[in-house]
Amino acid sequence: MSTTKPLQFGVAGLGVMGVNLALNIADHGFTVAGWEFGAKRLQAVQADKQFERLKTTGSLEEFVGMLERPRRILLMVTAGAPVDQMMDKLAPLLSPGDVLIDGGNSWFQDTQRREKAYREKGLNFIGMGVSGGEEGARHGPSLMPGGPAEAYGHIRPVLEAIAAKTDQGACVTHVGPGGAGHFVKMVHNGIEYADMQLLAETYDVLRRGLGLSMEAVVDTLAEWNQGIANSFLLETTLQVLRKKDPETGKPLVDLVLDKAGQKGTGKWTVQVALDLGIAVPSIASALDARNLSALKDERVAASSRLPAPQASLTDEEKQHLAAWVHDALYAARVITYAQGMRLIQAASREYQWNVSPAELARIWRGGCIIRAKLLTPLREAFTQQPDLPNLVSSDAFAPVLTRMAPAWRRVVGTAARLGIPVPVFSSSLAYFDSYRSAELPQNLTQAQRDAFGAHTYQRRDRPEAGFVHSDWS
Ligand SMILES: NC(=O)C1=CN([C@@H]2O[C@H](COP(=O)(O)OP(=O)(O)OC[C@H]3O[C@@H](n4cnc5c(N)ncnc54)[C@H](OP(=O)(O)O)[C@@H]3O)[C@@H](O)[C@H]2O)C=CC1
Ligand SMILES: O=C(CO)[C@H](O)[C@H](O)COP(=O)(O)O
Repeated sequence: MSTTKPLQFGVAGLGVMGVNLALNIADHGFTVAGWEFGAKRLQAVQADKQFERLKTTGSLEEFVGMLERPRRILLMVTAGAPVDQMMDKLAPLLSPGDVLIDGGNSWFQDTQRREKAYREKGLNFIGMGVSGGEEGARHGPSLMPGGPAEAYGHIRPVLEAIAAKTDQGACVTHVGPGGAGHFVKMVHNGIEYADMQLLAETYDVLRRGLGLSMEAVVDTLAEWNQGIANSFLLETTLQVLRKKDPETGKPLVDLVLDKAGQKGTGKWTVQVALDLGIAVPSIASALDARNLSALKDERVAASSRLPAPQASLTDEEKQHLAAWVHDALYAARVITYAQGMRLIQAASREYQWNVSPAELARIWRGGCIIRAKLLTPLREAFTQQPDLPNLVSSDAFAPVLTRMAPAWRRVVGTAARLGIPVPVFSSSLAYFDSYRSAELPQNLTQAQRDAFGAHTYQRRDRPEAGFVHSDWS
């Protein structure tokens, strides 16, 4: 590679994601400059033959100077303060029209602020969600860029080249202006939390509830993965469950401490949903499941004081529980996507982003962590009706949810009887039942509010009277 000819693309931050995206970009015929902050990491990259196609440096001035104009730079550093620090260091080195892309999991309101600050300097800033983990970054991620449309035009050929491909095209689209891309990635992660928790509940009910061996659980899930429940996370679950610990020969998952960590995108999803008044109980329950899992010592202490119920499976349950769990998994997964899409639609209205849910279903179909077979009917539903209020009552999903609901109810009921927590199966079912109920007991809630706080209420029999107050004493 010539060192004098300007390079076509820069990647700043050569951690797990950055270095793999840089290689992916180079694989597609673009010349790539890499910058890395940490001396140890930079040395490791420079010493490794697989990275010799990248022109790497620890000097930001040299890095920026290597790039053709308008410069295209992907920032792939830890979200939060490091992004601001890097933007401050880069701004004086950049020229009007250059495009900086933040590919980390940044908070969307930070992205809005950063985009405005760069715009005022004549610079372009794109906030881009990246999904697919290390493997996706290397061989084809799903990309969710948001920001100025013109700036997207400059980076589009590179993003389309490196993104995963399906029969519906490259898994990248201009999601919308401002923080739209990072908002969508955040909700993607919220859905990811819920789907991961559903798979954990599936595993628990099959293994602890039904008493299946690990081999039988694997066989059952492998069969499901051939059908409508197929998803990347189910494949990953199978990969995890099949792994044996080389030291003990036991399933490695059994040796993993039952405390799940988190980096914040699931929490943000729930926080922003509360702000926008959108119910996302499946995502919130998954977040709470991780929070409760962290209380390991308390749970161990409580387990001896609070015994599990003395219950065993009926013959009918023994015979059918696995099939019921399959339906519950599919139905509850539909509910989590329905909640996520509704949240994105609400934010899109609030911030005037004009996000297309059908396009999101298309770009999530390949490369990303939440890719799943159900995204195909989901895309069709939103193509037919872009402003569909809720997938739950769509032509694509209402019949299947209705058909699966009896099995789903049996799973929740059986798990409750056995004392096995299934927070996402059950909160998704409650969401489904609330949404499909013409009548809810919130007449009582509203009457209570009026009784103690004179908050008024509307009469069903006299809607024209508007809000009225009664003396409830
Ligand atoms: N891992 C994954 O599966 C995914 C991660 N993401 C997001 O991508 C981003 C990067 O993640 P990942 O590659 O996994 O993380 P890594 O921890 O592997 O890499 C982080 C990079 O950021 C650099 N960095 C940290 N602080 C600073 C700073 N103050 N100034 C300059 N550089 C800094 C690190 O440099 P140093 O060498 O000094 O450590 C390193 O190069 C995060 O926002 C993450 O949430 C998005 C999708 C998937
Ligand atoms: O963005 C990602 C996948 O899409 C990252 O892997 C993220 O770290 C996952 O979230 P958490 O660490 O909170 O489980």
